[in-house]
Amino acid sequence: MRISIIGCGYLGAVHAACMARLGHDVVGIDVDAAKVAQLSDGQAPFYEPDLDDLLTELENTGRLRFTTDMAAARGSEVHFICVGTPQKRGENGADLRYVDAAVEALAAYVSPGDVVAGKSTVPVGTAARLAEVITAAEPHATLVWNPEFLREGHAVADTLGPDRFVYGVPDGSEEHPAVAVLDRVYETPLATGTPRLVLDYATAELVKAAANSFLATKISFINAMAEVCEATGADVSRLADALGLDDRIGRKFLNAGIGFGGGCLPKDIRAFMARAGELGADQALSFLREVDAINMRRRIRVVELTRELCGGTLMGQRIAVLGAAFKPESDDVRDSPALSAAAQLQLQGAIVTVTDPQALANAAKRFPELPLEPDLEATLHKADAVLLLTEWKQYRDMDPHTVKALVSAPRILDGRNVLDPAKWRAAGWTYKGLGRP
Ligand SMILES: NC(=O)c1ccc[n+]([C@@H]2O[C@H](COP(=O)([O-])OP(=O)(O)OC[C@H]3O[C@@H](n4cnc5c(N)ncnc54)[C@H](O)[C@@H]3O)[C@@H](O)[C@H]2O)c1
Ligand SMILES: O=c1ccn([C@@H]2O[C@H](COP(=O)(O)OP(=O)(O)O[C@H]3O[C@H](CO)[C@@H](O)[C@H](O)[C@H]3O)[C@@H](O)[C@H]2O)c(=O)[nH]1
Repeated sequence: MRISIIGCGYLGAVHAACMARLGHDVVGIDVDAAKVAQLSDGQAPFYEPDLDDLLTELENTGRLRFTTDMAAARGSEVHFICVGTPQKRGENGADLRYVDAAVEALAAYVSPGDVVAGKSTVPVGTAARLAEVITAAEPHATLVWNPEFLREGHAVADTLGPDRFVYGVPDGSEEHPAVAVLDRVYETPLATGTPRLVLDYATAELVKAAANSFLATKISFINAMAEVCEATGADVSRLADALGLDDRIGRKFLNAGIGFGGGCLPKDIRAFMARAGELGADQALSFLREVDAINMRRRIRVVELTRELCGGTLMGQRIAVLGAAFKPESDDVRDSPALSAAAQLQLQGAIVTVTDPQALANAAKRFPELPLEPDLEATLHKADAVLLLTEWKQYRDMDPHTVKALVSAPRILDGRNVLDPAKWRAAGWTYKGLGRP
């Protein structure tokens, strides 16, 4: 099938490559000429495991190209909207200007029978509004909402083999002709038995908002337990292990630490609260305010614990921060807990050095005043305290004896609770976790 992808960022570039991998003829369209040039050269414009290999594999197939010209969408049967929906500046709500602009621009090139499939995360009610724009331009085209659930760091595998497909169609009916069109797009993963749910627009949009809210709530729940553990001397990691053995609860997404960040969970729960307010249902989501507050408190806690670790003051203390990305296996620093803690430590007088295997270029753009160091050993050199804030494998695998020889004082704050406290203490370290004795 001929497919266009509008917006080639973390979601769209992966979706474009994966659709070509499934055998479709794909054009990716983005307003960012630099990104289009890189993708056209077969290079991923960001770090995502397996994406570079996939782009290389597809380079000579002729099934994947990129352009800044929206007219290239003409002739595609399906058009995926993958542009950003960031948080509005100074407000909780989502900024829909990119989605609106993309749909407006695309509408001129839509033909009878085409399907425009929204993948961006949008407030409930957006699809119904955008459907009017599409049908005004082409009455025989259909807008569907097909939310995306991929995780960064696993984006290729998640796109090729998702847990489920959600199709939001105008009448919510399996018989809607757009359902068969999307089924052809996803024929290969559907053939493996991937569940596919056909829903109305509002329910489909809400699945995405509810899923991210649930994930955020699960993380803040265990981080709230970490606060109680800190007050009682209990161990939140062992608590999570025990809780997770109950099938109804499950161990996944129960890792306490510095909290959630990234380009999705924080802004999505805020946009959901804002939308509920507009709909007069704000009380229903007031718990998300608490979820957000618990999450932000974790970053402050890291600063407090570092001060304690350094004997009561941060002034002039050399702090090695391991991790800048919001999670491992990504170069994404949007709302990164590691970087916000590092910036706060610097503001309070510490001499901070941040390292990360992939995210330093993005970190430099967001926090130009933070000293960044690509080399792990150089970062650790003469440190008064080490903070593990993003759990990259190379940091989890560090040998406490080797690291001890590099630092000035053997003090470590394990912001993701991934190290073995007994092993580090046995090597002579003062170890602190979050919610762990
Ligand atoms: N990143 C993820 O893991 C992920 C997962 C699921 C859903 N989402 C949702 O997908 C959407 C995109 O997220 P992202 O992380 O890829 O953002 P991103 O900022 O990485 O990418 C957005 C891209 O859209 C482009 N763009 C903006 N306006 C455009 C226009 N008018 N025409 C063409 N291109 C345009 C930008 O240049 C950019 O390359 C958001 O709604 C996000 O919430 C993201
Ligand atoms: O037990 C956990 C699990 C995650 N995190 C943190 O939570 C954040 C988000 O992690 P994750 O959800 O794995 O990454 P994302 O790539 O942001 O993916 C989320 O956001 C995407 C965009 O909406 C959705 O598509 C995904 O389903 C959803 O998991 C990161 O900062 C993690 O460090 C924790 O602190 N504890």
